[in-house]
Amino acid sequence: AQSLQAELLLTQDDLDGPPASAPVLARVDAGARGRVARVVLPQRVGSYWLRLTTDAAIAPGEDTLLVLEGAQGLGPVTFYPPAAEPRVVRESGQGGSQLLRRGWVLSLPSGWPAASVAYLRVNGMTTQPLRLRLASAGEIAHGQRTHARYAIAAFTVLMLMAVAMLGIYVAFRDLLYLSYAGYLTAAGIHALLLSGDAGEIWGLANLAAYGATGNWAMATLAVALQLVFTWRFLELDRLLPRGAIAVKVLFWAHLALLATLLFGGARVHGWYYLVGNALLICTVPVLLAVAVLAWQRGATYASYYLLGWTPLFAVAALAASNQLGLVNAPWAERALPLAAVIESAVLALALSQHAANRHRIAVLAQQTLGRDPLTGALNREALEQMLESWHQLGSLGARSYGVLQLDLDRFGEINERYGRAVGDAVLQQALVRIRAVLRPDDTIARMPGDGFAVVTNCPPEDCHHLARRVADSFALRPFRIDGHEIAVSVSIGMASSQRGESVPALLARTAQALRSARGVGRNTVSMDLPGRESALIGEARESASSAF
Ligand SMILES: Nc1nc2c(ncn2[C@@H]2O[C@H](COP(=O)(O)OP(=O)(O)OP(=O)(O)O)[C@@H](O)[C@H]2O)c(=O)[nH]1
Repeated sequence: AQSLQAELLLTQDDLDGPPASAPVLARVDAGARGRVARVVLPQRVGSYWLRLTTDAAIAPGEDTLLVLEGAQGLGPVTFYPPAAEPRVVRESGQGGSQLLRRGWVLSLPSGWPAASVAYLRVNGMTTQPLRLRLASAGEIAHGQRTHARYAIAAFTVLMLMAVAMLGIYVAFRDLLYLSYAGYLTAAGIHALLLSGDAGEIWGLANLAAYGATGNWAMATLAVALQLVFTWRFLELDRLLPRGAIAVKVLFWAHLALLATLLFGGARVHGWYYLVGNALLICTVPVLLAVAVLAWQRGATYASYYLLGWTPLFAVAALAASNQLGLVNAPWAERALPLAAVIESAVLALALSQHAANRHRIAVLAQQTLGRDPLTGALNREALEQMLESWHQLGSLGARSYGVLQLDLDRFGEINERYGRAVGDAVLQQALVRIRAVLRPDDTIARMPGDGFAVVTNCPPEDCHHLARRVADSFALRPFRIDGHEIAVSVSIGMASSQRGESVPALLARTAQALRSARGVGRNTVSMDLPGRESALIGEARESASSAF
């Protein structure tokens, strides 16, 4: 196997061809296949010359390519193969390899004899070390496939999480979830465009055709949405008003930048990259600072935010330092999608918990809001809401529901005679008695004062039997409370639901029936029959209610 030696030459600028002799600034050995030689280029504007030699001849027809990577910002390189015409090699990203989107693939001439010399001329200025290695076309293609699979897997995970967040948004209609779903989508598309594999995904190939415009637009949009998300998620308006202002200013700056790009297109490319990165460099410390401050001030979810973002910031900083040639961590760039997936997973988990808590609070509020504190039964509002939703579903008219309104007779006297606490106990026991007569799926609610209402699914004739059984369960057996034996009777008005009838109309008919029952006397059941006068069922048992 060949081993490649590269020497960086110190030359004058503006040489037309390879220098005949020049001092060697640096010498690296790519060694055996798969080993990478790093050449750190001196920081100056002009051209660099590299002298390349192999230690073993490349046989005719042998599949060996020289790969140059890492020199972002350099233009095309000129390759001077031994004993052949020089040729200009463009960056492989332009219609070539995706893996090497910042590199060049030079096919070495067949029959390059050992120790014969090739030259490379690299123009421009770069802060990054140039990486050289020998590889076969098969190895390069394999690397590309692995890279594409990795990038598409990361993209798929981000999109699935975005869909989940969108689902939570639809349930709660909170900008918090929508901004995160948007961020995940924009960040996922940006990462895929950056990896050069967007063409693999249906619908994204068009965006990839916009080149840098599409890519930068997605990056700027992702940062803007992340700012909205941070502002809501860390409760900045409440906990950190000044931080909230800073985040909002940065959001509008990103939006303005995005608008410039969308209207300016390629005309603004010259400065967009610089301004975009400068804005990003301002944004990252602000986000970190507000997260730490919000965490100190007790923002519920700030720890998740820090947990998710810290590894991503660390890997991003490493990747940037690698690009600047400050550290040798080529893996940092490859680890970026993984760190982004971890960040998204941590925050998606936090948001799911946020949504679940919110749901629990809403259910709890509903439960306590809709209940009468004394008896624990539904209150009047909850009952009306329930009937209203049945009405809207059409089930109130489709099936026959009986609504009973009950009023304890002379309850005021019980309060006066035994005290309000005993009155309360009577109300609690009254509920138990009513419930004992009903079926499990009948609904019972406490009405204001000393009243109850029952909704039961039964035909009218069965309903009045039920009403009578309820009245009898009071009249035939006194209540025993604190050693007192208290006779209590009820008056009941009832009506059956009619097709198309509104809830207030149904309740008004029941109330009217109750009034006629009370008008007749105590311990009476009165039924409202549509189109007829209220019918009285059963006889008044005045004596039962007054026999204390
Ligand atoms: N102990 C107790 N009393 C209550 C409560 N809510 C209302 N009351 C009392 O219930 C009584 C309701 O009286 P009314 O329904 O107007 O009349 P009544 O005394 O039952 O007489 P009739 O219904 O005409 O037979 C009032 O004395 C209220 O003070 C409560 O939560 N606990």
